[in-house]
Amino acid sequence: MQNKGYFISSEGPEGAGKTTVMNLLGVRLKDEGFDVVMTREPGGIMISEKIRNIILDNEHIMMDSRTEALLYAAARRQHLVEKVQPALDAGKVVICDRFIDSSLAYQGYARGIGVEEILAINQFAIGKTMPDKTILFDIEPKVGLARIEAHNNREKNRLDVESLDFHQKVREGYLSLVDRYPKRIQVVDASQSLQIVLEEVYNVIKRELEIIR
Ligand SMILES: Nc1ncnc2c1ncn2[C@@H]1O[C@H](COP(=O)(O)OP(=O)(O)OP(=O)(O)O)[C@@H](O)[C@H]1O
Ligand SMILES: Cc1cn([C@H]2C[C@H](O)[C@@H](COP(=O)(O)O)O2)c(=O)[nH]c1=O
Repeated sequence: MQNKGYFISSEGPEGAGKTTVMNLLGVRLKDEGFDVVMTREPGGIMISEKIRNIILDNEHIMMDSRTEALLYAAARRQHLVEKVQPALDAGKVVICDRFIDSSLAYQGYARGIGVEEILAINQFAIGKTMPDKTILFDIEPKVGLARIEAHNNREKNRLDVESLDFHQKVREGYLSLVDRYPKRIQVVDASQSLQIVLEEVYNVIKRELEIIR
């Protein structure tokens, strides 16, 4: 089914600035009169937040990679039917912190399960609903992880504490997705100042929203 709203996802390695920038973008779009729904994955609604806790809990070191991939897909399915799709059907702008590309980059590429296999289980989970535009916050994993160390008070989760080699594969995985989805994925150099990154993201999204409005 064709969306009436507009679906934006943000993607990238840990500490790239996705949450900070997209929150600022959301505020700006709301000020301009857009009806915006901010959400995140895994999570965004009660069932998916519970699944998030299971996936990211540091105690669950024995979790099998395919179990992990299925849990992300299950959380995505419930979030989509309960929150994202109804908002799109109502004509809203949905800004989602991470979506399917996270699974393709982390589970498909970095965990080594394979992008095609992860795509297949996610197609089962989400049907035809894909983001209209995805902003890929590209950054050296070392820089992103250092930002988290320096600024965030949040506890490091089970994925944060993976090796630097894993996080480098995540970045490579993301960059390989740009070739697969060149129209949808827009890469932004997230190592720049917050102000510049925000302006670049705003300009991309504003241009898209003007086209559909
Ligand atoms: N362009 C920037 N330059 C320097 N610091 C930044 C920039 N953008 C965000 N930060 C800081 O980096 C930290 C991580 O940012 P943020 O939580 O937005 O990243 P994220 O991509 O959402 O991370 P994660 O995926 O791990 O949740 C925050 O303390 C934030 O203030
Ligand atoms: C949606 C999704 C997420 N992940 C990973 C990426 C991060 O390490 C965590 C989510 O936490 P954050 O606060 O957004 O950084 O989960 C993943 O591996 N696969 C996915 O599909």
